Amino acid sequence: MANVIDGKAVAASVIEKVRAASSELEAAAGVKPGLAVIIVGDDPASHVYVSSKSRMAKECGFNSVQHTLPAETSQTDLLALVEQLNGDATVHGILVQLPLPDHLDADAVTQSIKPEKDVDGLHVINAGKLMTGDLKTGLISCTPAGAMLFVRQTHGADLSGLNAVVIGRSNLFGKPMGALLLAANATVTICHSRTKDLAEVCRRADILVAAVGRPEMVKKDWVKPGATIIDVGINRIPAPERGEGKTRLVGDVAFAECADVAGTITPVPGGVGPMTIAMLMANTVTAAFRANAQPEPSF
Ligand SMILES: Nc1nc(=O)c2c([nH]1)NC[C@@H]1CN(c3ccc(C(=O)N[C@@H](CCC(=O)O)C(=O)O)cc3)C=[N+]21
Repeated sequence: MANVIDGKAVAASVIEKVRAASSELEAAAGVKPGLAVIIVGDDPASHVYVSSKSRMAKECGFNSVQHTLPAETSQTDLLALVEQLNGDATVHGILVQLPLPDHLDADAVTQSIKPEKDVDGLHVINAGKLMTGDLKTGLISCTPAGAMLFVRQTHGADLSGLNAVVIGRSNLFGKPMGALLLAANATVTICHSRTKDLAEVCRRADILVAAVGRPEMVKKDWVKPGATIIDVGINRIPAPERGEGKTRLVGDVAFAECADVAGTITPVPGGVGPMTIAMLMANTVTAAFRANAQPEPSF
């Protein structure tokens, strides 16, 4: 049976560091880190995520502001709000919850956030810094940053000689994850829907990262014995065994069978999810330190 990573516990230790850094900044510069979260429309899942982000921000001692906008908000009004927050010195981090309603241009909104406040790490400046190997002065997308922390805990900072396979090539996760693994000297393969013999490619992985959004797609015979598996999928599926109309969360990995083969594995829930929120707080405190020219903490 694989070692199962306790994402909640690792996230709690990151949050503890963030909280300490936040009060240190307040003592040194009289400034509280400020996080502004924008949510448009009334998707219930998005509201759950956003309220847990706001709650965590308060726990970290941040100034947390939530902007809840109606589904019919115009692009112009949304851009105007981002512009206002860009210019607000009490706000160090801006997050626009995705997905946005269809009539809005999510990419234009993301690119309008000042790179220094882009705590999602999605601005081309931040993505470009990561791609070119500058891991110090930009902000790194929270989910890959969190996943990388698990990888580092298991394998150390230098992944020389290890094969890493990432399934999924999104800008939000797959591409930045690949860049982080490469920066740590892993030999990286990024797979996607057009990849031939996916199972066979996965079987070569010492580190297998799944981020495709297909419930329990990765099976036992895709896994190299002893491999580290990071499951980034969050899929809600029907769970009639729990009662009529009930659902449960599963990852992109068939957990029980893969845990028999892997060396280390992250669960869903309780793995990458809590770390994503912790790294968002870490990015916000980092942005606040930089804005106040203070030597920043490391996570
Ligand atoms: N601009 C933007 N940035 C994001 O980072 C972003 C976003 N938009 N839109 C939606 C996705 C999704 N996401 C999650 C964060 C935490 C959990 C999480 O903590 N999950 C818990 C379970 C929660 C539950 O029970 O539903 C867990 O895995 O243990 C899940 C999903 C961030 N996202």
